[in-house]
Amino acid sequence: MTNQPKDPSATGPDLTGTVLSGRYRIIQKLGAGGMGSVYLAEHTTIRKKLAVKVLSSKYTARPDLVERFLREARATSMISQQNVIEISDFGDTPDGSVFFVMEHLVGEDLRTLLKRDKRVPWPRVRHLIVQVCRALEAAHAAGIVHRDMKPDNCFRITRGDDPDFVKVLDFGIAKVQNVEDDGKGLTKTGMIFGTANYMSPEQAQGNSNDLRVDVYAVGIIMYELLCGRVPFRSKNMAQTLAKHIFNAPKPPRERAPDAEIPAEAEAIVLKALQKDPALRFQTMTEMIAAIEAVGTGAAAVAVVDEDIARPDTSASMSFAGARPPPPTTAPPPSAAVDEPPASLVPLWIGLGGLVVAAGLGAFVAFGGLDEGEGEDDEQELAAAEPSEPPGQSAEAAEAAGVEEAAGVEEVEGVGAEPAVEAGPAPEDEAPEISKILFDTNVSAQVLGAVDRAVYGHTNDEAGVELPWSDRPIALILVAEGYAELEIEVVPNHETKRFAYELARKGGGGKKKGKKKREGNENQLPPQGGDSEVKNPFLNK
Ligand SMILES: Nc1ncnc2c1ncn2[C@@H]1O[C@H](COP(=O)(O)OP(=O)(O)OP(=O)(O)O)[C@@H](O)[C@H]1O
Repeated sequence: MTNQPKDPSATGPDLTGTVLSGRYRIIQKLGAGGMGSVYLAEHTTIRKKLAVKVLSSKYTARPDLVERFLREARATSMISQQNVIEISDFGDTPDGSVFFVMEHLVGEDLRTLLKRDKRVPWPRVRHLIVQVCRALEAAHAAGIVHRDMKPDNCFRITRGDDPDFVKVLDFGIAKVQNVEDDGKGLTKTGMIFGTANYMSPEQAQGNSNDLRVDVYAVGIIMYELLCGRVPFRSKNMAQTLAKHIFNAPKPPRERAPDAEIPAEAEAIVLKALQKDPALRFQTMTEMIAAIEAVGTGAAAVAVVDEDIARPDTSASMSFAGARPPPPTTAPPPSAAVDEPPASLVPLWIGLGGLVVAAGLGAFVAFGGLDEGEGEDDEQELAAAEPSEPPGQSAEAAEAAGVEEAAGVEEVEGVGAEPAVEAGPAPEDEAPEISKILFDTNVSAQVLGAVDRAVYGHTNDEAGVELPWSDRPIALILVAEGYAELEIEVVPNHETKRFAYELARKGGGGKKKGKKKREGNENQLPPQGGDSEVKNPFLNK
């Protein structure tokens, strides 16, 4: 995403023209995320342009969400480093919401760069990634683990002669050591947070984690920049997470043989992606040193060929037979996190009853079914575009008597959803799967709005499985030649059927489902089916 004004009709009243705290004049909306909107503002006295992030008014009645929103500001402002977005102030809006003020960035995030350039040559990757590492080095020194590093959270701006100056942002689910456990219910053991494509094996299992999750995520970002795609992607989040746990990444130079990736750079990526955190770089300082040493004649960093326990997929799946996770025995470096806090972006994973509650066994059931490097297909897609579902794993899972998993990251309701307990939650407390049947005028992929993970296809008789929820989940319907359609569904019935009409491209670009609340021009008449037919936007 570039930070050009977009989505002017996003959630919440438009504050354009308002003066916040008597000094921040709101000029225009720049965009909207899961928690609220970001505006361009000007300081009325010094006339400096700033960005103001305002919590969506629909969350202001929730003290826990207000707290989480402000935590992003607090955590970020604790880090003083030029590659970290600068937060300068916070306050209340006239309508009772909260906001924080940050430097205004003019540029684009690395997701946008990847979408346009597909992949990035090593010298440029080196320059970008070293800055990302420096930002995280400073965060870690302040006792903060980011935990949600991905290209979307790395902005490139022009500073001086450098068109690739990096700013790291979105510390929304950062862990602030010794500050988080405030007795207000923000900290819960065993929750899983982050974005599946960038999630370390220990995060994926809801285990204790520390700054080395950021090392892993930066390794994935490096891989993606160099190769044009992430090492592990899959039909659904459970499978993706399983691959992080069990599958070895295909080495970058095999993945992109013509990308002229130095062997030493490849070794850095593979070391950052070691399953065992003890085998990764232990600090960002170490990782920076290795990156800077590439091309100097220094030896490549050592990568250990890990003996990754894999499940026996020939037998029927049994959680009891699941092998233990990769060892995470090394003493955690500083900025350790023993208990992940409740997140702005909790990850939901469902399996029949619930994958996460069942623990590792569920991941074994899925990830273990894919042999090799974790390929779903060999098709090289544009960066960040998920592959077509392979079918193989799901079929094998079915054959093994295991229901297919589905995963969803919260978008609209971030933080408002009860996060799934990864460990001790008894199975009878686990949310169930809701099956969504989509009827559309053209077959379309159903993607998660946050990371574009593929959940399935419309017009598929089997439907798309989502974790049961009483709150809306944001999805995007994507079909070639048609404008992407953002929708929200509330998967709180065993089976639900929705009908949409996608508009041909050229007829107004990307549609926002949210706009359809009144006069839903995209929604076809009800199609019938084995459950009630509802406008998902009326479920809010
Ligand atoms: N400091 C900033 N300067 C300029 N534009 C910004 C700044 N921060 C955010 N934006 C713009 O505002 C949009 C919304 O940002 P926000 O952080 O709310 O969303 P997000 O990161 O997409 O979502 P989420 O909060 O769910 O992770 C971004 O896409 C970006 O274009």
